[in-house]
Amino acid sequence: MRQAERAIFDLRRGLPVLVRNNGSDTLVQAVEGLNDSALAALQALSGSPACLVLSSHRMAALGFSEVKTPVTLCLAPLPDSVRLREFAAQRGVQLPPGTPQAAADKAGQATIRLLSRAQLLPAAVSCVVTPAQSAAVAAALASGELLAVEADTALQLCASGPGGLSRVSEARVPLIDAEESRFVLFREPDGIREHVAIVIGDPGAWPADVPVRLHSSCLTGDLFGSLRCDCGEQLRRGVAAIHAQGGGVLLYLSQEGRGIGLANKLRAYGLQDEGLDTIDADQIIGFSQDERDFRVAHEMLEQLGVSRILLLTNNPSKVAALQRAGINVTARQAIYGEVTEQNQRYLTTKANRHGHWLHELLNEQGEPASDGPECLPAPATAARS
Ligand SMILES: Nc1nc2c(ncn2[C@@H]2O[C@H](COP(=O)(O)OP(=O)(O)OP(=O)(O)O)[C@@H](O)[C@H]2O)c(=O)[nH]1
Ligand SMILES: [Zn+2]
Repeated sequence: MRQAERAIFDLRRGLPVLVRNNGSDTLVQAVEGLNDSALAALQALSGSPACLVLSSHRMAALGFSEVKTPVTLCLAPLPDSVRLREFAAQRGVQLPPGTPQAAADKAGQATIRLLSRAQLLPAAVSCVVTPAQSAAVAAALASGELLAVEADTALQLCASGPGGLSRVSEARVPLIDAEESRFVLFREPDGIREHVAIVIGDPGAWPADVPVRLHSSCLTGDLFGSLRCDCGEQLRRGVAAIHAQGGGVLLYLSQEGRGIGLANKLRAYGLQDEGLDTIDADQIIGFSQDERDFRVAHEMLEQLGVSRILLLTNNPSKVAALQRAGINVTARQAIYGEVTEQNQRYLTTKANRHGHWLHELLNEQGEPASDGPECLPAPATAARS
């Protein structure tokens, strides 16, 4: 496993990684940050021409919506690194007619997973190592210059979800809206991401249905009050609402940009400024409409001993994800920010395309939106306590 985790760091540094699958070796490198000399070096070391591996979402953005898995494209002649980046993430680009396309093999699939986990653009160049170059590749591995990872191991790392979160440290942190608060920090086993549970009030005196909010990080909104979204207000109102209801937990999840990371979120903002909505913009750069995995939230709640909750959210996927994991979500309560000229389109897209319960907030009659708890039917699969 550690090799897969190290591979994530090498890819982020712009280094190649060797992906092994059933005796076949492929050198891969992120398209993000790639330059022409690195591309030439990769091809020279492998002894074969580079192909481009793209995610299914990027393929959909390029007009191939039937594609459901990562794809390997062998472009001839191979474009330079600038053009490769355009194929990876630019709007309005078309693949040359007749470009051969093949479902990416396990090595390609593993590469796309590693890149997504690394919060890089999900696009890579890949070169199969020829027998003539295997000694040179072995030497690069032996010297520690190059790292090898098994495709299966990489796929497992990314598919198994976090698992085994460790509770690392905690402290009392009085907040302006909830003076009796503790910050409890959890670290994922690969050491890459950390999440914080803000434990509000005295757990011994919490309501039976513990008020809980899962809040995905949004640097722009939470910290700087960006007007492009509603996150900052939801965060502060979430803390205040939990405090007002007798205490509970706010999970501050390291899932910037719905899991695509800040670099990609800023790329997506650029595309939104050109007229795309938040979902289409993410697809242009190769991502699904929501890359978050809420299993981490379930694990934090479990470690905090919380199993029966009132969830503060407008997002049906959060309710479903927790229920699937076995948390008893007995009710959900709306949590709104202000609708502004700048965030109205974003909120409307969330309501219309992502299915968020925001229609009441966005109604045109100007009726005040209700914010009391609303009971949820018991899911068939979740055990009720
Ligand atoms: N990719 C992308 N992410 C965005 C954009 N605007 C906001 N975000 C992210 O969206 C996430 C919103 O998180 P939450 O408020 O917890 O989630 P939500 O899905 O809106 O659900 P509720 O707020 O619980 O109703 C944060 O990670 C933000 O960084 C955007 O335009 N593109
Ligand atoms: Zn935001």
